[in-house]
Amino acid sequence: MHVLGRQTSAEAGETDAAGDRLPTVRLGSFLARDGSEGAALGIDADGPHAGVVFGKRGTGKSYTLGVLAEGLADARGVSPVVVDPMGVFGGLRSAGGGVVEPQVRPAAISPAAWPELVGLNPSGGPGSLLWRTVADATEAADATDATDANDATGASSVRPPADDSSAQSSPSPSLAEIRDRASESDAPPTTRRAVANHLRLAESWGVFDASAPPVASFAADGAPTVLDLAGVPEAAAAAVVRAVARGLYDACVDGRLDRLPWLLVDEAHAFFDGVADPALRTLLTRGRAPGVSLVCATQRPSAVPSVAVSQSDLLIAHRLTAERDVDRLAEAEATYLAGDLASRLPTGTGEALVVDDATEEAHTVRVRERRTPHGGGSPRASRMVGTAPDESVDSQHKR
Ligand SMILES: Nc1ncnc2c1ncn2[C@@H]1O[C@H](COP(=O)(O)OP(=O)(O)OP(=O)(O)O)[C@@H](O)[C@H]1O
Repeated sequence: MHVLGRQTSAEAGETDAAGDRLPTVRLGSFLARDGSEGAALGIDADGPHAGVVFGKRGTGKSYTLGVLAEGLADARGVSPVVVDPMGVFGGLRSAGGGVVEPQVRPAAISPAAWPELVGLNPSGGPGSLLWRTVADATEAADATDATDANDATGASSVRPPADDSSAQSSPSPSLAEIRDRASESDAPPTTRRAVANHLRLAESWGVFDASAPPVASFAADGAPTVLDLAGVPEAAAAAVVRAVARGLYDACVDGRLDRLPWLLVDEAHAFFDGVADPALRTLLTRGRAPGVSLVCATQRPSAVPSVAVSQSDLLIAHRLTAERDVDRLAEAEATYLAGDLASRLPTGTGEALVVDDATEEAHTVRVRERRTPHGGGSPRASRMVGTAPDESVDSQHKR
């Protein structure tokens, strides 16, 4: 099998020192110009990667992301975590996966990001009160935890104030505690009320819980974890993605994971425009060193930053037509190939052009069929129950 992302001939031998097959995800087959299928094609899962999956609506992006998640679930030493904004990955349950309505600790979002998260200007009165209050409440929760630990051990320790990088598994204040603290501040009553109202809004999203399990638990075993964000407000979903991306990164940096996590983000354009953006950029630019992979799927390549393309060593492009989206491919072109990638984009559903940074080659492929059910796809009147001519209500009336 040809393996994308695997560079050396020793690696291409596909076994490690112990003679075991290197972890590989089966993607599909080469597709010849006459439409015939050729040799099998896989993606390397032995090392960490950054990738993008592009394609206009209905061309198979989510399906391809599901193929990756299935393959990763089968591969040794890795753990897929899927961000599912449309609720289409529930079928991964049959690959042993768990679908969770994700909850994260308030302290998993840094104090500086809280004003933007709830729609407050960080330099305005309410924004800066919220920023300060989250910082103080997080520090107090940390200090309480340290005192409890010291009481138990007799040792003394001083912890730095929590930010995104230290807060994934440390104690967190609840939103109610942050709200109470803000109401007790000496800020003007209108400022305090504004903060309380915005925190109530954040509470209503249902994604914050001071005792939520650490993010690392999503990648504790090889079964896919699907973070079901269908129906979750945009800002809340962005908070979850930020906390999860950062949490997986920190867990890898600290050596707390037994597997290399792969974060697969569907509808990724939605997350590069809000509080999740810095965490996703961290994974793109620095994620591979500690071992985190990120794959972003989007129907709007022009709405993801160019760093998503320039940092990716794997590009899978289904059909694209909008000029600005096709232009994103040109950025990859400069790096990989003389020749016009856009003119090589296949047109069939499930067909894609893949560009492999490791070998600097582009191939046309047919993505394999999924073995677990796919929840996406465009609704078709002709596929609705009861609309076959002999079953439809109309035809029964006419009988
Ligand atoms: N590799 C494939 N093999 C077989 N069928 C496929 C393949 N890829 C896609 N399909 C079919 O195409 C439909 C649309 O695919 P998918 O839901 O992934 O589209 P999408 O590009 O993610 O669209 P949207 O932007 O609307 O989410 C799927 O429901 C499936 O029936």
